[in-house]
Amino acid sequence: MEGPRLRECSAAYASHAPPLLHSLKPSRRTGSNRLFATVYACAIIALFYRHAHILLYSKTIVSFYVTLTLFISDLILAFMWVNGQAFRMRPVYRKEYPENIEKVMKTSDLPALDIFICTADPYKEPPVSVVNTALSVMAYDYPTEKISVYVSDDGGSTLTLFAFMEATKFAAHWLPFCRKNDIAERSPDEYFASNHSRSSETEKIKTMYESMKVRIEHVVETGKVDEYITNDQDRQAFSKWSTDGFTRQNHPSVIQVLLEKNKDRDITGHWLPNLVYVSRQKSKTFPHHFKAGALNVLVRVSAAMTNAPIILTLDCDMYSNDPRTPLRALCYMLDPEIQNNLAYIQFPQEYHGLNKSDIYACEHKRLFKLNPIGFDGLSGPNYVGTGCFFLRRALFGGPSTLVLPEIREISPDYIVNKPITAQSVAELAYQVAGCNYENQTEWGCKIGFRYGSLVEDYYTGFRLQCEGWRSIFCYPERAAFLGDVPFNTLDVLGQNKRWAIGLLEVAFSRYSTITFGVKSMGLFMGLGYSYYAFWATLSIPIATYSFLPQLALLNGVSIFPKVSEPWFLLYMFLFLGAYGQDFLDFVVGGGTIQRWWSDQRMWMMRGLSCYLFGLTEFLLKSIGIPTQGFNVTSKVIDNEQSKRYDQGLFEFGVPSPMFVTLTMAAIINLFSFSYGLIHFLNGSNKEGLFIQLFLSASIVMNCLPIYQAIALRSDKGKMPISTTITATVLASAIYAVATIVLK
Ligand SMILES: O=c1ccn([C@@H]2O[C@H](COP(=O)(O)OP(=O)(O)O[C@H]3O[C@H](CO)[C@@H](O)[C@H](O)[C@H]3O)[C@@H](O)[C@H]2O)c(=O)[nH]1
Ligand SMILES: [Mn+2]
Repeated sequence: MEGPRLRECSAAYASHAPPLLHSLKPSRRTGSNRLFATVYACAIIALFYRHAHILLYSKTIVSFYVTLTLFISDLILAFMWVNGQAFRMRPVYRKEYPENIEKVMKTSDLPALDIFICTADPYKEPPVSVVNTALSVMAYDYPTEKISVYVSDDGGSTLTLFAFMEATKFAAHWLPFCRKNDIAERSPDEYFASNHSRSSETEKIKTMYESMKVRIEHVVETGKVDEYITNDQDRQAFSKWSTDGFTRQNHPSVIQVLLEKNKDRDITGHWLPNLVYVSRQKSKTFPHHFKAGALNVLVRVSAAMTNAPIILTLDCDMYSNDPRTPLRALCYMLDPEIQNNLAYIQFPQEYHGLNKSDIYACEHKRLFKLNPIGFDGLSGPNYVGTGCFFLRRALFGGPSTLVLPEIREISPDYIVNKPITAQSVAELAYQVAGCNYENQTEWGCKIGFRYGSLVEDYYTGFRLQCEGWRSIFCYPERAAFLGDVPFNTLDVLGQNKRWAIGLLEVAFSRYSTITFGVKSMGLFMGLGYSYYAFWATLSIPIATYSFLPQLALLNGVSIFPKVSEPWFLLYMFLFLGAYGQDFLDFVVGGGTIQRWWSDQRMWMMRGLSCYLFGLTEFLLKSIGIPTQGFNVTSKVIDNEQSKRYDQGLFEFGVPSPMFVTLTMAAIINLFSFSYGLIHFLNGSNKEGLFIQLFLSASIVMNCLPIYQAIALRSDKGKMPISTTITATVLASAIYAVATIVLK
C-alpha cells in the first residue's frame, strides 16, 4: 500500500501545476573555483618538474633520497588535491518549502515512516540519552499513526529495555505537551536545559521527566532492574535474559513491542506511534557486522511489522532538533522528477556542546557541510550514518534492477495488513532477526546496508550511488539533528582511526573508488569518494613534512629553494594558496577564524596520529593480523573532563601510542625551530633554510597545546610522563640517525 501510494501522490502533484516544494541555486563561486584549480594545477606541474630535475641530476645519494621522499609526499598531496577538486566543480544550494506540502497532499495521505535508532552499549551510550533521541522523533510533527520507531540494542541490555519501558509512560505526557505548546526542542533533556517556560504544566512535566531520569540512571548505576518491575508483562519481557549463558555476544533475539499505534493512546486520547525494542540474536560463531548488521536486522524486522516506504536512520545520540524535518525530506521524495532514482536525503551531522574554538575540530565542516554541498551538484552526498531518510526501495538493487529478498513478506512493496503484535508478524520478526538468517543471501552485498568496511555508512552510500541512485543534501538553517561529540583527544583520535581504517578497506577493495567508483559514477563522483577513501595516506606527507625538513635543519642541510630563487615563489604560492583557499571556504561556509585554526591543527595532528596508526593497522589487517573492530565512541560526560574541555584544554591523561608520535613531532620541531632561529639571527645560511624555519615555526604554533600539556599543566588531563619520556627517547634516536646520514 505504502509504496505505490508515494507514487500516486506525486502523480497528483505533477498534474496540478504544483506549488514549489524545493529550489536549487548553483554557487556563485563555481567560476573562480575552476579558475583557481587551473592555476594551482599548473603550479603543481611546475613543482613536479623541479622534483624530476633534481632527481635526475642529484649529486649525492642523500639528496636523491631526500628528494624522492618529498616527491612521494607531494604526489600524495597532489592526488588528494585533485580528489578534493570534485567538490569545487559544481556546488549547489538548495531550499525546501515544507509549508507547501499540505497544498499538494492531505495529511492522511502522507507516507508512513520507519525510524531506526542504534545503540550498542549502555555504559558508553547512556540509555537516558537514547530515550531522549527516541522521544524527540516520536514527537515529530507528523501523523503519529504513520510513525514507527525501532530501537536496535546491540548491547543486548536490560538497562536499555528498562529505559524504554519508562519512556513509553513518559511519552504519553510528552507528545501532547509538545504538540499543544508547539515546542521546537522535542528532546526533553534539551528542552529543559533551554530557556523554557515556567508554567505549572511545564514544571509538572519536568518533575515527571526528572524522576524518570533518576530511575533510569539508578538502574544503570546498580546494573539491576528488578526493583522497578511491577507488572507481569514487564517481568515476562525481562525473563528472556534468564536464558542460560545470556551475554551481549551470545543471546537469542529479544523483540518487544512497547507501544502499538491504534491501541496505545496518550493522555489526551491521541494515538501513540509504534515503538519496538529489538536486540538481534548474537552468537560467537556468526559475524554480526557491527552497525550495518544491526541496521539490516531493523530493515527486515520493520518490513515484517510496518514496511514503511521511508526509513530514517539515526545514531542514538542524534536527537531531532526540528519537528518538521520529515516534511522537508518529503519535499524531495514527492517530486516525481527526481523520485525515480532518489535513494536518500542526507542531513548534515551537527553537534551541541562544542567549545568555542572547537579544539578537536569535531564539527568536521568540510566533511559534513562543505563537501556534501559540492557532491550535491553532481550525483549527491555520501551517506554519513545518521540523519538520513532512505527510500526503502533503494536498499533493494539499482533504480531499474530490483533485487528481491529471499522471502516475499519483506520485499519493499509488500503490504502489511496485520497489527504488529499479531502472532504471525512476531514469528516472522524473530525469524528475520536470527543471526544465521543472512547465510546464503544477498544481504550486505546486494541488499541493505553493505558489509566489509568499518565505515558502513560511507560504503553503503558509495555502493548505492554506483548502482545509479542519486542522493540529496538538505541543510536547513535550523539544525535538523544534533549529536554528541567526543570530549577527549583519545576518543577523537580513536574515532578517526576507525574511520581511516574503514575508508582504506574501501580504497583497496575490488570496489575501489578510484577504479570501480570512477567507472560507475563518472570522474568527479569517483574522485570525491576517493578524497575520503585515501584519507589516511595523508599521514605520509604530513609525517614527512613534520620530521624531514626539521631534521635537515638541525644539521644545517637545506632541502628547499633559497629565498632569492624563483622556485621560492612557487613554494610560497603552493603553501599559501592551499591554506588560503581552505581558510576562505571555511569562513565563507559560516566558520570562525578560531575554529579554522583548530581545524587545520587537527588535520596535522590526525596525520601524525590516527591516520598513521590507521594506515599501519590496516596493513596489519591485510596480512591477516587481527585488529580491533568497531570501537563505539563514548558519549558519557565526565564532569572534570568536560570542565577542561570548556576551558579549551586538550585532554591527554592516559598514555597512548598515538600521543607518542605527536609528542615526538612537537619536540623535534621545537628544537629545530630554536636552532634555526639562532642561526638565522646570526646570519648564517639565512636564505637556504628559510622555508624549513618557517615550517618548523608553523608546526610549533600548532603544537602549543602539546607543550602546555607536557610542561605547564598539573591537572589530570596533562600529558602522561611516560609518553613524554618515550617520545623524547625516540626523538633523540631519530635525530642521531639523521645526523649520521645527513653529515
Ligand atoms: O556494533 C555496533 C557498533 C555501533 N553501533 C551504533 O553505531 C552508532 C555510531 O557509533 P559511534 O560510536 O557513535 O560512532 P561515530 O564514529 O561517532 O559514528 C560515525 O561513524 C560511524 C561509522 O564508523 C557511523 O556509523 C555513524 O553513523 C557516524 O556518526 C551508534 O549509535 C552505535 O550504537 C551499533 O549499533 N552496533
Ligand atoms: Mn557518534
